[in-house]
Amino acid sequence: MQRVSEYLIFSQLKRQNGCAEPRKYPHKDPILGLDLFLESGKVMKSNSLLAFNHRLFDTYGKTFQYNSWGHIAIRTMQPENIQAVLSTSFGAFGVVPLKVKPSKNQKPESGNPLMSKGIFTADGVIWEHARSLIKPTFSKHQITNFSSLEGHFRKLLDLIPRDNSTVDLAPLLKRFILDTSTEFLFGKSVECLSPTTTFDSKQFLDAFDISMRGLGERLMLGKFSFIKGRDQPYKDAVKTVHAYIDGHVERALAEQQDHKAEKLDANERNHKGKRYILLNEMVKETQDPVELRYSLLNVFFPAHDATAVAVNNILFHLAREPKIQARLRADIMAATKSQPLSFELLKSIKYLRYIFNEGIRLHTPPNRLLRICHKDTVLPVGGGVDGKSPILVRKGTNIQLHTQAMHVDPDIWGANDAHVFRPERWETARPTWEYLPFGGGPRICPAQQMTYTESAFIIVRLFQEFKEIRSRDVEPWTEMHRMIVENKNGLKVMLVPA
Ligand code: HEM
Repeated sequence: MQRVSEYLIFSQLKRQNGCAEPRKYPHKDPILGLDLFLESGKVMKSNSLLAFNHRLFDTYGKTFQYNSWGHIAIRTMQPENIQAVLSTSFGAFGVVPLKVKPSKNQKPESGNPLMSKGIFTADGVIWEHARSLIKPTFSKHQITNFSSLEGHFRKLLDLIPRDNSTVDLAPLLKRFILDTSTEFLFGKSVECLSPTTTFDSKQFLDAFDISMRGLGERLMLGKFSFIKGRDQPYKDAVKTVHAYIDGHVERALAEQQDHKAEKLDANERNHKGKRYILLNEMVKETQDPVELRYSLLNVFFPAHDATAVAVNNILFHLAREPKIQARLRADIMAATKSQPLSFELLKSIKYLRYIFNEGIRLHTPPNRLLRICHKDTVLPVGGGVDGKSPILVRKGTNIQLHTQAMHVDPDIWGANDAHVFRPERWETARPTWEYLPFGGGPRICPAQQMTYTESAFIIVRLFQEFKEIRSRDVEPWTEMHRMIVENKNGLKVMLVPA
């Protein structure tokens, strides 16, 4: 009976709003939609999932419906629909749930899923609380700690050859970001760029990669993720990541007991003012080590490498575009000639901003955002033969927002150069909901200012130290998917000292 009344309400809503059916993917397997799932897996393995997604949108429309493991799902790359899901109809959509939090007495060794409830994976009050707790982490005071950035940068510099030999900057930049992010999240940097480090950053980052890839696969498989149950490398990787985070949690809990959490080294107080360390704030709220582990992982997951990936992508293009590089370096040298680096100075170098915008437009690290519909909702476009009528999305529908496809849509960015790295476009481009590398609405990335500041800092400092960065790689940018997308071949370059 309830189903009939729900159906009647749904039909009425559809009529009242002039909704039409979205176009549909022509499945060979209409029961579970396995054909599209398997094809996607195949193209992901051959590093061409992004191009495959673009072809799907070209063929079936910029919003289309498909079958995902027996459930209706929708993909869209249209700004109007993405705006509705992220902002105007925010309350009707939630994040796609990951697995349930394990019970308190389960140990890290149990091979639990990588992440449970936290800012990324929760809705409602848990999300609101996590969001307010994390906010001070990204205040201007926090993100402009240039003396700390400079300290880590000098260690990076020591590892860059000055004899015209080739270096892969990608893993070095990841280590740099790991050093800076562990400092502001845990209050203690892993110092993996340091010559005396005992921390095996390669082993840890590999484990993080495997666990993130495994998490992505499980998200794709949905309730059928149990078929990955025997995946030992994933379990081992999750164990490594959990053990690392748990070490910090144990330390912070012990410090809190000793009433040490509030105390900073006098030297730090003088030079940096009081720092907001996320873990110390979290420990004030709960002493449950499992809850602390998952809350921290939810922030550590984007913090540990997203900025490095963005900078790698930018430098990949700069190393192949000598004219763009020369103009940028000239602007940087002019701006920094008589002034020390500051937040305002980094913001004032316009061409640097254009280059940053263009890098994350062309290679958006999270290429799509995932949501689930909690209440029958009308989206503005995507219905009918021309795709211009509204569509009605049913409660329970999964929806994928393909921001990367939108960022290279020729109808928005120009038929000739939507796929080309051309920073000059930002002299006139003023996109709103057509450009969402950091998402939008209440869940917009809280770290965008910090990401820009750190990226700009690295690029400026590199061009102060080196007069040229030349590519030493003939391969094109080739996608590799984890939870974010990066270049499979790293960043092989030669740097010419200034
Ligand atoms: C180039 C770098 C980055 C990009 C492109 C990026 C992009 C995004 C996007 C698109 C979202 C929205 C996700 C959604 O709506 O489902 C997001 C959320 C988030 N980002 Fe970032 N991010 C970056 C760097 C970072 C860094 C460095 C941190 C932490 C230090 C961070 C922390 C977060 C957090 C905690 C959220 C969840 C916000 C919420 O759900 O309320 N991000 N990010």
